[in-house]
Amino acid sequence: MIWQAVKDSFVKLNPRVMLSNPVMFVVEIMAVLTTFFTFSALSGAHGSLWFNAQIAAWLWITVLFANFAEALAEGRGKAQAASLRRARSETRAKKLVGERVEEVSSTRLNKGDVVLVEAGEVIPGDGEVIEGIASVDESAVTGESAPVIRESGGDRSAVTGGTRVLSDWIKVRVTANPGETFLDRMIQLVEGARRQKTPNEIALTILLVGLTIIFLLVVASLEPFAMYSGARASLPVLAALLVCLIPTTIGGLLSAIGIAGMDRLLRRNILAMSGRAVEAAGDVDVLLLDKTGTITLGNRMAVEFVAAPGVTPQMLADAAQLASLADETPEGRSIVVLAKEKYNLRERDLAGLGAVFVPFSAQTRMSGVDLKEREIRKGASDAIEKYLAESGEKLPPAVNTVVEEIARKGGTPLVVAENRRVLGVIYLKDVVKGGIKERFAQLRRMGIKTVMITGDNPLTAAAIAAEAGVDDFMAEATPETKLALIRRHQSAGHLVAMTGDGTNDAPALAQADVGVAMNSGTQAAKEAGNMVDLDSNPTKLIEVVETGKQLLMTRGALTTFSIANDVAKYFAIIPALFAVTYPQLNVLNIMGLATPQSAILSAVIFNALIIVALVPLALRGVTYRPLGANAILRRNMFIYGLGGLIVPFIGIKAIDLLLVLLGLH
Ligand SMILES: Nc1ncnc2c1ncn2[C@@H]1O[C@H](COP(=O)(O)OP(=O)(O)OP(=O)(O)O)[C@@H](O)[C@H]1O
Ligand SMILES: [K+]
Ligand SMILES: [Mg+2]
Repeated sequence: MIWQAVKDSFVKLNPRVMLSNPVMFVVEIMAVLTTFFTFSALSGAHGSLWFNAQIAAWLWITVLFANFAEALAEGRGKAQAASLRRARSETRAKKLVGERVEEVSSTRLNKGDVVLVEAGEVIPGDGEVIEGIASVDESAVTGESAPVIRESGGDRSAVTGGTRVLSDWIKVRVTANPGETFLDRMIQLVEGARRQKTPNEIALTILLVGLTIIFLLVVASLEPFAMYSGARASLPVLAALLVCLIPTTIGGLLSAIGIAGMDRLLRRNILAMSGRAVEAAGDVDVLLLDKTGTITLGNRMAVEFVAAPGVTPQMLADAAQLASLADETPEGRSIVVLAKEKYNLRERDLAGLGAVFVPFSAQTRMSGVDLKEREIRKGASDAIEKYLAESGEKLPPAVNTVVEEIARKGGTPLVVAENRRVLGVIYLKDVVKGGIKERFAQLRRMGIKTVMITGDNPLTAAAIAAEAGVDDFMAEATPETKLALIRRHQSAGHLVAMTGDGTNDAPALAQADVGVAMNSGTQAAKEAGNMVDLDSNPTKLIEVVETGKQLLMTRGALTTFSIANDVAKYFAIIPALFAVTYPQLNVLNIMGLATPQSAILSAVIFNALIIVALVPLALRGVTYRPLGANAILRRNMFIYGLGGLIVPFIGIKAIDLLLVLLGLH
């Protein structure tokens, strides 16, 4: 990998590539000019060939070191891309054309095609499960060997091309054209092929360009001044002076820091679609999570039928099953199964009954079926209440009590009504994910407020919120209210992160500053967010925030170091330049460097070496501690500001001594 990075450092010398890094581009120009000067007839007049050649060499090395830092940061992603490419290899697909199955190559599948994937087969493309349920091995993408369940209807319907079905079968509607799949995008991302500068990086680059222009003017104005005093400096000396004064340390490491940040996330199995999101994560102070599938395990299963007074449990189960036969959500399927298990109710042929199915939607929070003489609805109690109110009906008090009892236990009550008469309640049970409370406590210590948003009723929400330990919750939410909540927080000046998995979370994921979609979620959610958590673990946001903070801190620390550093180099070079003409300036020569030439050479060498010396820090990031922002700032100013001032004095002196010892000056 290091060897590859060395080779890439030379490839990156291409001026068109260098142009994206203005500070290093200036260094490259100086290297070219110095080289030209050294080997042209001009050089005879000024200075020695040996000295000029050394300056030229070290300027080139400075550029190469900066390129090396970037290439090394990219290298880790490239290795990962290679293994992802293997998962993307071509497979056979069973395309469904009407009733027929047609064998085609996976590369010829387009958006909208439907394929059948059976046990043992590789899923030929990204898509949404439209029928069936299967366990899937996603280790090719996630590196995680435990199989996951993928099923139609619910929030676990997205499948990724290149993963393998282990048991059962699924029908998948393809959602990505060849070349635009999740794996393709992942490969581009880890390779950094589509990396764009973030707003923060652009702002910093502008600052660095500003400093570069100022020093360019300073150095240019030295020339007439030096001419007047008779101590005329040669081009290589001026080039050396300029390169030492402009912020080359941060200029050389800036892009490596950004790439390394995204890479650190990737190694934690989080795919960041943009560097901007990683930066925003560093400042997030509100986290919104949806409940089902994010805070809870997400398979809300029917466990009990509680009939209303004067209704038998069989009647309730019968109506509930009828209303769920065509309901492809996991909740709907579990109701059909429970009715079969408890009351031996067999599935009936809906088409034969002339039934019209009313599918579940996040807006109505209700679903059902219309038969010739029966209109059955099931849904959230407030939704059914509204539905009943249309014909002047109300929820019976006894049913209300049951609803509250189930909700207090953290369950989801679904009220069933037939022909506007309430038959009873279905108890849907879900389980809060293990260890989640401690993780939320950790988020609180980091200064992040957690808010759970759910379509469920307030009592259920309160029970789950208490069990999971979130700071706040919002119940009976629709996609619109989720979105509005985020906007409200944002306009109050907060930076909002959102994790979710459902299609109804998609608008909110898109609006959030950091939108983390669960890999297990729907295709819509994954496309809306700017990060995907391959492990589908909502508390991973802790790692996302840590990485974001670490990225911002590392950049700040190295910028401080770089600028402090340049100040110190000033003291090494200026006295050396003018010491002969103005002996008074010798008071500035506190380093006591051997000769003016060795002083200049030492400063240039130090300037180049400090870049490689800081590569490990740039790639690893400074150590993150959960301290307040001010404390961190003070600490970093102290360490990197003071360090940046002191280190060059020691470093340049040491190099000067070494040069004298080796007789190189
Ligand atoms: N298949 C269904 N048929 C009828 N009603 C349903 C069905 N599934 C869920 N509901 C009701 O709709 C409400 C909202 O469900 P939904 O899955 O949209 O919640 P959500 O907004 O995603 O929130 P969360 O995922 O956090 O629970 C549920 O609380 C439940 O009362
Ligand atoms: K510099
Ligand atoms: Mg949901």
